[in-house]
Amino acid sequence: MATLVSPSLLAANFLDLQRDIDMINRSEADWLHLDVMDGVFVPNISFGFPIIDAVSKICKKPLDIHFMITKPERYIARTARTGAMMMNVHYEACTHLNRTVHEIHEAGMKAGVTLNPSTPVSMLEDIIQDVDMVLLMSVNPGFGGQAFIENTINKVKRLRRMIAEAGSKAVIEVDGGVQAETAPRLVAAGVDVLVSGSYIFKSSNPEGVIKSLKAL
Ligand SMILES: O=C(CO)[C@@H](O)[C@H](O)COP(=O)(O)O
Ligand SMILES: [Fe+2]
Repeated sequence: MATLVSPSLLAANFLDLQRDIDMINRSEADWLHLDVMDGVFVPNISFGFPIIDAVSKICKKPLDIHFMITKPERYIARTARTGAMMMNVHYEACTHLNRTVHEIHEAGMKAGVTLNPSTPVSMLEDIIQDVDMVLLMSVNPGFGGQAFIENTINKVKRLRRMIAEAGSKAVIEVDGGVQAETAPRLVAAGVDVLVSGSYIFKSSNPEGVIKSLKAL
């Protein structure tokens, strides 16, 4: 499978989202990654449904929403109404993950399960058959522009083995500190989808950066 790229809107210019989404639409990006933070699950607050609804009206790429909130199951129906393709919930934020994954599917979306850097991939052994994607955080969630946590490479390799052994169709996405030096190593380790915020949006040639990530 060719590498997919999901630019993270958190690093965009919030005073000119139209311009940045036009760029995403023109680019080779596969998805658009949206980070929702509640100030409880993570020590930061980002944006919520008013922004997602507005973005969904102009963005031609499927929306990949990353919920960094407690009890994300409260917002499954609301998320489906945005037209999102993928709803990612944190393993650490869900008490009944199996039920939540099935409710996401019943609402017509793909289900992604996200792991914090310190959560072992083995915690997903009994849900891996049911999920469409595992999102490995390669930074502690809450902020863009942080340094990549090196242990993620080992986690990707372990997860790749687990997915193969289970015969699961889950794809692997990595999020945090993805840039020129870390992206090729992640792809070599078995990552399918690269999320990248600062590296893309702070560049003078964001479309070119997306193209270079796609080429990996
Ligand atoms: O979920 C998060 C942060 O919590 C990410 O999606 C960031 O937005 C990635 O930003 P960079 O590390 O690529 O700057
Ligand atoms: Fe994210």
